[in-house]
Amino acid sequence: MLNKEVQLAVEKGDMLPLMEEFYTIQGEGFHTGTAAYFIRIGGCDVGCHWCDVKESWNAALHPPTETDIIVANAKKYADTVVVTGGEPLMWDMHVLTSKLKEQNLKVHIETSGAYEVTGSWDWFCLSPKKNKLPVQSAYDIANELKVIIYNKHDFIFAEEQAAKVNPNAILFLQPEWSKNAEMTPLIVDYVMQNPKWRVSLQTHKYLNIP
Ligand SMILES: C[S@@+](CC[C@H](N)C(=O)[O-])C[C@H]1O[C@@H](n2cnc3c(N)ncnc32)[C@H](O)[C@@H]1O
Ligand SMILES: Nc1nc2[nH]cc(C(=O)O)c2c(=O)[nH]1
Ligand code: SF4
Ligand SMILES: [Mg+2]
Repeated sequence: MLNKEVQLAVEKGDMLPLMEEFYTIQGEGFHTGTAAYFIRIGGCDVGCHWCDVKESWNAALHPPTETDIIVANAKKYADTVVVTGGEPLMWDMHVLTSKLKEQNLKVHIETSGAYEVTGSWDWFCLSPKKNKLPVQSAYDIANELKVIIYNKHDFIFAEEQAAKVNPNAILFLQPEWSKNAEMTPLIVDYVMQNPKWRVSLQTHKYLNIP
């Protein structure tokens, strides 16, 4: 395909900059412990200084890949696909999600919510970031709110975000990995004091799986 054609296909969401895809166990949040096929889309400009996948940020490093190929791979594995990144909502997700659903796959997303919501989602995990707050529609459709705790101020940020999300969203606090030892005890105390919250750990990092 010519460069221009690829560019157009990416704009339409027929192709996406694919960083990696892997079959693993969902490590975080509500669906922790369940098998899922992960699709990691490149590109993110939110700029979290503690991001654990900075290699994803530059979309140009990740080859534009046909959604048909991504879907054909995904359907060989689990019945659930998790679309993550990078920031997947930087791209038009309609084509990918409708093709995944045509194959009767359940489609989950991990997102900062900083961009307009596209695509159709069976589970929407919103992990808001201070640098670039979620759009209203992300708060409205979130099934879970997962706030990363890097320092004490993040508990205040978490409450601000909980006030904005729809009332059915399940609320999680997740320690930032490098501050794990310091923040996890604070999270434990906080959840006991404020039981509307739940603890989320990055369990895949303890299990040594992707
Ligand atoms: C790498 S992000 C990709 C999806 C999207 N950009 C987002 O931030 O939600 C996937 C999840 O990992 C979380 N995360 C990233 N770096 C982390 C870290 N160092 N410690 C704990 N969670 C982290 C994010 O908040 C998000 O919930
Ligand atoms: N096992 C596993 N679970 C995850 N949940 C969210 C992840 C992500 O990076 O979006 C992730 C990940 O990278 N691995
Ligand atoms: S929004 Fe997600 S991918 Fe982007 S920098 Fe933050 S944690 Fe990393
Ligand atoms: Mg991860």
